Amino acid sequence: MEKPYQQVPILECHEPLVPIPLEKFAVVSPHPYQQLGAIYSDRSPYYLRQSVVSALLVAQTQLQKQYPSWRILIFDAYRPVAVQQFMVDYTFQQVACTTGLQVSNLSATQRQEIWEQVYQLWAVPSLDKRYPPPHSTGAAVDITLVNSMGENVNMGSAIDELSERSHPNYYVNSTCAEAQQYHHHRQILFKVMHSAGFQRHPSEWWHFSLGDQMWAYLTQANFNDPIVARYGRVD
Ligand SMILES: C[C@@H](N)C(=O)N[C@H](C)C(=O)O
Ligand SMILES: [Zn+2]
Repeated sequence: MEKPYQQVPILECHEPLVPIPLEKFAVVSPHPYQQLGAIYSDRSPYYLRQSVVSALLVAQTQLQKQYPSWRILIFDAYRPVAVQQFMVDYTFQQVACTTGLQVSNLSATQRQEIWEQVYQLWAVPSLDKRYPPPHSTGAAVDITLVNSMGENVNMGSAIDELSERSHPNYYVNSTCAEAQQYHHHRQILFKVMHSAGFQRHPSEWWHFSLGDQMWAYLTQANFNDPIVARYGRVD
């Protein structure tokens, strides 16, 4: 089913995909999806559109004004549609497995229920140019933070966790000091990314984008002004 942000028109600007200067950031290595067997062929997950790389550097500079030796940790960036397909299929299997069900024995209703869960987290791997998966545009990035010791800053849930805890405001009303810290950490990440022009996925604390349909939709929602996306699918 089409999501509201997918109705945003795309006016492709043809800005190139460029490598992320990984030496300036922290990086999850090996790459999590390559480790699961995703094939990138002649592509690399460590690419983004040129202005998105620039904005990510601005966000890290902002972060380091407050926390001088913290860095942004890159989990994932550019994702070909074939990899998006691989990940939704992988997640389908995982969900079936954790529910104790065998994929070959699933009823149509069970399949549909599992797909609904998968698509709560993942975008549909559509090849229709009007509905590109966000990461296939080179404008979306999944990130977290590392502290001065190089340790992951605790956000209270793992990236790609299929649960309520992935919601950015999951811990907002918590009275427990530890949970309040998680929310505080998510806010540090959000504020530096937002100050650099990114929008955050409404259901995922780690997913940010700039210039794609979701970004345009969320920006428009804030300013009540029709905005188009400037980045469509990269072929
Ligand atoms: C699941 C997560 N890594 C992600 O990227 N989600 C968005 C919505 C996507 O699939 O584009
Ligand atoms: Zn993402």
